[in-house]
Amino acid sequence: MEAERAKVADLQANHLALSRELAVAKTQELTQRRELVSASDEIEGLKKRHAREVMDLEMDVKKRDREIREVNEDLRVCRGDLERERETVSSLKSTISHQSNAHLTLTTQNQALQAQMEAYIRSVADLTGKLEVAEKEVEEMKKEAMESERVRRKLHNMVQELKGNIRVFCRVRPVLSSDFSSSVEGADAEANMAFPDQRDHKEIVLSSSSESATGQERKEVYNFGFDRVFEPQATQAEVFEEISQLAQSCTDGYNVCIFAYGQTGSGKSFTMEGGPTEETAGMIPRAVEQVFRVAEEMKSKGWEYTMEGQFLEIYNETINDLLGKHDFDKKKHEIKHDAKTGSTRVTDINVLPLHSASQVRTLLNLAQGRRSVAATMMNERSSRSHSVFTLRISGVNVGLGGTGCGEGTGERCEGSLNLVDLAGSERLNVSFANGADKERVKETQSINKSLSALGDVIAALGEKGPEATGKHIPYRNSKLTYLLQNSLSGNSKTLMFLNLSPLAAHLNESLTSLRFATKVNNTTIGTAKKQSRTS
Ligand SMILES: Nc1ncnc2c1ncn2[C@@H]1O[C@H](COP(=O)(O)OP(=O)(O)OP(=O)(O)O)[C@@H](O)[C@H]1O
Repeated sequence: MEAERAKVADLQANHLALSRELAVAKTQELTQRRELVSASDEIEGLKKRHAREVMDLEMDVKKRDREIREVNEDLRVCRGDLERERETVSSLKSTISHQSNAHLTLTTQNQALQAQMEAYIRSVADLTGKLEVAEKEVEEMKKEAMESERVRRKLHNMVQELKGNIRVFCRVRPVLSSDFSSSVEGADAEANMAFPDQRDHKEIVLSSSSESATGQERKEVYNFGFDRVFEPQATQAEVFEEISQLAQSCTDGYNVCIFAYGQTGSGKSFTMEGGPTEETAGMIPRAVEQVFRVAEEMKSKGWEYTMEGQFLEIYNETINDLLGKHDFDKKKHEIKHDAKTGSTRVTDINVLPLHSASQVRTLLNLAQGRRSVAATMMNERSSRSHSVFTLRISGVNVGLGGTGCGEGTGERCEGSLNLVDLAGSERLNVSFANGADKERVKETQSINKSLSALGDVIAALGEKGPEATGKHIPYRNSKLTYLLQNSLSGNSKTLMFLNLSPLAAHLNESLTSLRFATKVNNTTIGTAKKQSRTS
C-alpha cells in the first residue's frame, strides 16, 4: 500500500507538477492565443493593407500599362518619324555630296571666271582706251568724209563737164516677133548694122546696097560715132549703168535732162519707162530710185533733201497736166523761166511732194494711163505726144547733229531731173502713105515742128560761143524747146538717147535720126553751173 501510496503520492506529485505545467501551458497558450489573435489581427491588417497595396499596385500597373502603350505608340510614331528622318538624312547626305561636288565645280569655274573677268576688265580698259582713240579718229574721218564729199562732188562734176554737157547714146532695139506680122513684104528684113568698136562701144555702121541707073550694084556705108552705142542685146541695167552718174549730178544741184529721140516704134518708151518687171524697168523708174538712194546716202554726209515732181505732156503744142484730177486737162498752162535761179515753172500744174521711189512709180503709172495715145499705121501703141517728167530736188547741208561733227555748212543746192519721152520722129509721108485723117496729119506736123525746133536750138547752141556772142537761140519756136530751155542751155547736163529700129524698112528713117543725133553730139554747150548758194 505504501508503495501504492508512494505511487499515488508520486502520481499526485506528477499530477501537481503536470497541473502546474498545464497551468503554465495554459497561460502560455493564452498568451500565445492572444499573440495569435494579435498576430491574426496584424495579419488581417496586413492583408487589408496588402489588398489595398495590391489594388494600388494593380491600378498603378494598369496606369503603367496605359503609359507603356502610350509610350509604345509614341515610340512607333517616333520610329516612323525616325525612319523618315533617316531617309531624309540619307537623301540630304547624297544631296550634300552632290552639292559639294557642284560647289567644288562651281568654285573651280568661279575661279576660272574670275580669272577671265580680270582678263576682260583688263581688255575692256584696253578697249576703252582704243575706243576713245577710234572715236577721235572717226570724228576726224567724218570731218574728212564731209570734206572729201565736197571734193568728190566737185571732181565728179568736172568729169561730167569734160565729157561734154550734151551727150548722145544710141540704142538699137532687138527685132521683135511682132515685126514679122507686117503685111508689107520684106518689112521684117534686118538692116545691115555693124558695131565695129567692141572696146569702147562708140560706133555704129549702117550699109545699104542699091542698083544704079546703069544696073550696077551701088554699096553705101554710113559711119556714126556717139558717146556710147548699145547693141540690141543690151539690157536696161547696162544702159542705166551709163547714165546713173547723171542722177548723182542732180542731187549735187545740177539740171539734168534725159530725153529719148527716135521714130515711132524704135524703143523710146521702152528705154524711158520700160516694162513692168524689175529687169525691164526703164530709165525713169531707175533714175528716180537712184536719186532717192543717193539722197538717203547723203544724209550721212549732212545733207537733207526735199523732192517734188510734175508730169506733163505736150500734145499739138498744148500742155496737158498728167497729174491733174481729170483725164482731160482743160486749163491753159504757161511756161515761166526764172533767170536768177535758172529754174522753170509751168503755171497751174500739179507739183506733188515726193517721199519715196515707190510713190513716184505709182504716180508714173497713173500718168501713163492719161497720156493721149492714138494708134498709127506704124505702131499700135505709138504715143503721139512728148511727155516730160520733172523731179525737183532741194538740198541743204544741216550737218550731222549729235555726232560730234558740228553744225552743217548751211550750203544749199537745187537741181532737177527732166526725163523726156519724145513723140515719134517719123516723116509725114512714112506714117500716112495713103493720106489718112486730118487729125493725125496735124499731130505729125506738130511733132515734127517741135522736133525740128529742137534741132534748130541745138544747132544754134552748137555754133561757137552762142551765149557769149548774144546770138538768138530760138527756144520759143516750140513748147518743147521753150520748156527745155534750161535743160539745153549752159546750166545743165543733157543726155539724148537715139533709139533706132533694127529693120531694113526703117533704114532711111534711121539715117535721118542718126544725122540729127550727130548734130546734137557735136554740140558743146557752155559749162554747166551748179545751182547752189550758202545761206
Ligand atoms: N530693147 C528692147 N528690148 C525688147 N523690146 C523692146 C526694146 N525696145 C523696144 N522694144 C519693144 O518694141 C516695141 C516698140 O517700142 P516703144 O513703144 O518703146 O517704141 P517708141 O519709140 O516709144 O514708140 P512711140 O514713138 O510710138 O511711143 C514695144 O513693144 C517694146 O516693148
